[in-house]
Amino acid sequence: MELRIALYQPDIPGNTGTILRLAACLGFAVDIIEPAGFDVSDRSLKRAGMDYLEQAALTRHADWQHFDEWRKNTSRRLVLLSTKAAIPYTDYQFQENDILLFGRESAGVPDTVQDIADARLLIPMVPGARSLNLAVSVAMTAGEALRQRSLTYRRNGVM
Ligand SMILES: C[S@@+](CC[C@H](N)C(=O)[O-])C[C@H]1O[C@@H](n2cnc3c(N)ncnc32)[C@H](O)[C@@H]1O
Repeated sequence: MELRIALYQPDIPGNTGTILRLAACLGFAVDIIEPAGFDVSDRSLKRAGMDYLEQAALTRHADWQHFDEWRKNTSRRLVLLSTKAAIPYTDYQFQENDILLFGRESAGVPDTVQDIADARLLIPMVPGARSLNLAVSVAMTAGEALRQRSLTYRRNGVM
């Protein structure tokens, strides 16, 4: 089981390329929930992802229903990162098989998706700030999940 990063209908190829590169380097699997706002052959996706695109463990899901069905069958928690959430992401205990779900750049996720998430987490910002860049919010959350995992491993004498 590995931690997964899921992108809900991403619309900026450069962000997705950056996230795929990050995921390949840090050992996260990535789920893209279609429809995306670009084609996987997009030049900016390739520029941002470079040769890491080939190494990325990427699964594309035809739509939200297919993704959610697959997720339920694997009994994974759905952890949504949202600017509307109240729980700081650093207060949450990530687990090995969590799916970290991020919304699309233009509109986040619909309320139906907000409602079914097992947890909704916020990266606190200064008053008045609207949101972070998608790839930046993925990097911050992935970093915290990895930090917690290495603490757990150390506590259990694994490393
Ligand atoms: C550019 S933001 C989307 C902005 C959109 N208008 C909204 O309010 O959801 C893209 C995604 O990055 C993540 N994100 C950005 N800033 C965040 C924050 N401060 N806390 C939690 N998630 C954040 C969320 O998953 C969000 O859906």
